[in-house]
Amino acid sequence: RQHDGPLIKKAEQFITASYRELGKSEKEMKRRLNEIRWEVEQTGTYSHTYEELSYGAKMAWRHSNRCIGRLFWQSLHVIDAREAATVDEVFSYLFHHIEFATNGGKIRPAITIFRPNGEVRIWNHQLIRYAGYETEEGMIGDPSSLTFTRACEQLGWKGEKTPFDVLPLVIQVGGQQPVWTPIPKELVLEVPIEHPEFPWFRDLQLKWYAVPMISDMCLEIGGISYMAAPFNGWYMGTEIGARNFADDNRYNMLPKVASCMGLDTSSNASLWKDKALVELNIAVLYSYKKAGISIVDHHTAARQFQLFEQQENAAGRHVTGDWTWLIPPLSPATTHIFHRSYDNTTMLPNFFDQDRPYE
Ligand code: HEM
Ligand SMILES: N=C(Nc1cccc(CNC[C@@H]2CCCN2)c1)c1cccs1
Repeated sequence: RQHDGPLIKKAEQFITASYRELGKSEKEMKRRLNEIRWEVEQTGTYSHTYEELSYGAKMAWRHSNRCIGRLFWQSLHVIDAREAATVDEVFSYLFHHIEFATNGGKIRPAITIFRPNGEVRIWNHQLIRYAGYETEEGMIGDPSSLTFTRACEQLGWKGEKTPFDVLPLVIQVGGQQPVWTPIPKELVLEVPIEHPEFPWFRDLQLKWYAVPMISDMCLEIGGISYMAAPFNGWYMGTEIGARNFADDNRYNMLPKVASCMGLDTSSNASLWKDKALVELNIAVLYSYKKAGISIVDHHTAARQFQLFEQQENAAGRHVTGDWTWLIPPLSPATTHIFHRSYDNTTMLPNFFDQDRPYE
């Protein structure tokens, strides 16, 4: 498929950059370029070698301007799932990804890459996420899952209406009708949230899933669009403690935490929201560590990102970033990121938002 700019130009750009970084000879690069030109002439597209696919995925992570976790870009595990042609084979690769990435809590950053150009689509935003429901008694679960939960119910899925119903996997193969399947419970590792000093914290009955696995972005490498390429890392604590549990249009826990702490929630100036926020984030980091599940605090993550900046400069590469996403939502000015600016230019290969197949 040709889109925004001839395919061959994007292929040449990618092969030239990646083969140089991989230390391949000019001879080998030219031979490969001719091979691709021929394939594009004959078929209108071309296929990546596993090495091109693997290194392209790592470059895409390195170019993800909104990602604070890029120091480890070279250690990404790349799983080639382009042979998967049926619904069962795709589900099997997705269950394998969940198992491989979770690794009993010692999370391994990984990406599973299915065949390109929309032959496989994944409807989920993340492979594991909680359902959201609008009921007469109000919201149950994760409000950000409202529309996808409705789509799942239309396909025949029924949730138990708890605040933490794990949604089913929903995929489309070969442009066929969407198919869903529940995720086997033994594959879903979750963390009960408790606090090192406040025993009442567990009575809030909060939990969260161990592994964030983004499954709705498009990976573009050398002009080829891999629209189903789920990838995971580990969480930064603030994602859960300062957004998923704290946002008033998510689980909206700050008022409850503050009242359990006995804070004066009648005046902003008591900074009750800030005190509750810090304790919520302490609880998240404490609980993941206690459960032996990989997680990083925002101070350590910022330091690692600074090492990434230094490493890239040492390699003679220009660092790009999106300041508005790179600063953590808790205590941003305590990190170096807040105090400098970033060039938000889009480099290729990269990950892109794409239209939802439902909605
Ligand atoms: C290894 C641990 C990792 C950590 C701690 C981490 C951390 C983060 C955080 C905190 C965000 C912002 C998310 C938000 O505010 O909603 C983010 C964004 C992002 N990360 Fe990472 N990341 C990691 C690994 C990865 C990996 C393995 C990939 C891909 C191969 C990746 C690609 C991205 C992309 C594409 C975004 C932007 C998402 C968007 O635009 O919606 N990250 N990362
Ligand atoms: N730690 C992670 N967090 C992350 C990364 C990319 C995207 C997201 C989800 N971002 C969307 C949410 C919902 C609105 C604002 N944030 C989370 C990772 C997920 C997958 C690899 S790392």
